[in-house]
Amino acid sequence: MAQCDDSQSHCNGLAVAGCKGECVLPHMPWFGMDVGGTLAKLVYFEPTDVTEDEEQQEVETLRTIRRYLTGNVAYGSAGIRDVHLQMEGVRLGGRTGTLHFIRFPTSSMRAFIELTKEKKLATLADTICATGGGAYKFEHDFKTEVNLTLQKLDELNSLIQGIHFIDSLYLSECYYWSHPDIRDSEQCKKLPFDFSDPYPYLVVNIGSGVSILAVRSKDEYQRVSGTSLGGGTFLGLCCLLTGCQTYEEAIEMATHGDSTKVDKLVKDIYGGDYERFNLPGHIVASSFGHMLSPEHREDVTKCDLARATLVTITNNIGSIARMTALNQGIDKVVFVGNFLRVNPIAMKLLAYAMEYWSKGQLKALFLEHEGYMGAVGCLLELVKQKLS
Ligand SMILES: Nc1ncnc2c1ncn2[C@@H]1O[C@H](COP(=O)(O)OP(=O)(O)O)[C@@H](O)[C@H]1O
Ligand SMILES: CC(C)(COP(=O)(O)O)[C@@H](O)C(=O)NCCC(=O)O
Repeated sequence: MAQCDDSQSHCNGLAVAGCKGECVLPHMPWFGMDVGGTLAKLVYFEPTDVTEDEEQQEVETLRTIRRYLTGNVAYGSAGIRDVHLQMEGVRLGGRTGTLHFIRFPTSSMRAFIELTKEKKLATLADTICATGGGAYKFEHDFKTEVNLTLQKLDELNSLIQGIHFIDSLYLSECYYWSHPDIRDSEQCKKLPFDFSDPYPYLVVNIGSGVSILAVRSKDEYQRVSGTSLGGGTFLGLCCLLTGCQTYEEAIEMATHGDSTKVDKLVKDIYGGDYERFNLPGHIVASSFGHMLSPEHREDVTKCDLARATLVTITNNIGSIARMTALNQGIDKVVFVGNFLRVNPIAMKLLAYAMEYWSKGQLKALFLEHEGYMGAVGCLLELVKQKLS
């Protein structure tokens, strides 16, 4: 690969687009960052095709950052690298490398800014690409604290670009749940879905809140709906009702709970099915409907309340997604966002709701890298811009 000896270009000795030497590639390190309402997501591309010459010329700061990110699975008290999502042998901007997926709470953004200061990131780049609301909210802090300019990219555009890129890389990225009836877990299986002919499809991004997009081609999409009752609502209500402290704890409690002790079902009202309108007895007639009675309140556990909160929020999202799909004449619904992280209960509920209420017309689809699509889209844009 071409080497650059242009000392003014800050290209770290790697070939960099736009500098005066023979450069053809953008600055390292390559990051995409999505700073959401709850979690900040960072996707880092580690080149693995580094030649000996390059390695020798790699500046100390870049080496330190690379080793720090790839040599740890936890950063500070709250940052986590999702090692199970790591993707090897990825071709990006003419290079081959590994994609690393890192997340930390947005509430720790100050600590992250401190870290970029400590690791001297600003000596390697003067701009980083960022998406999500935090790209706006923390723009000033990055500028004043570490003299880094955030190039703000639209989160929904990044999301769509990220979905298409990741799906094109990995054969089993997209999957669905077959026989998703939660009452019969034996039958329910996670199976790969061929998403190579995706259009049109609906994306339901379940983050802190929920955004719903209709995607009709690579560049043609609209935000068609949304709801403020999202992942943040689930976690917020769970903390209030159960005293849990973390998302993982909330999910663990929900796994062991029974929502039918909290929710009033059709059979609790009808004594069985409501046959005339085809409402089976087992479906929820009134979320939290049992909680108006003191006897029922005495009978419920915190786990039951966590489960009912999960079921309530999920079913509401499922219902809005279904109506939106119908409205838009779309039959594939892709659910993404970190609300689905370690959350098979919600995924199966969504799959069941889509299938059952549409009489098999709608298909609920999921992606392995569910919460990282925006950050991936952001990384792509960085590389695209630098190469153009
Ligand atoms: N470790 C975690 N901490 C907090 N929330 C989490 C965690 N893992 C999953 N979640 C869920 O994911 C949601 C945030 O999803 P995400 O797609 O990252 O949205 P945002 O971009 O708004 O931060 C939370 O509201 C919560 O329901
Ligand atoms: C404002 C948001 C796009 C922010 O994205 P998030 O951080 O929740 O992923 C999203 O929370 C949202 O679309 N909320 C729902 C607003 C509504 O349609 O009622």
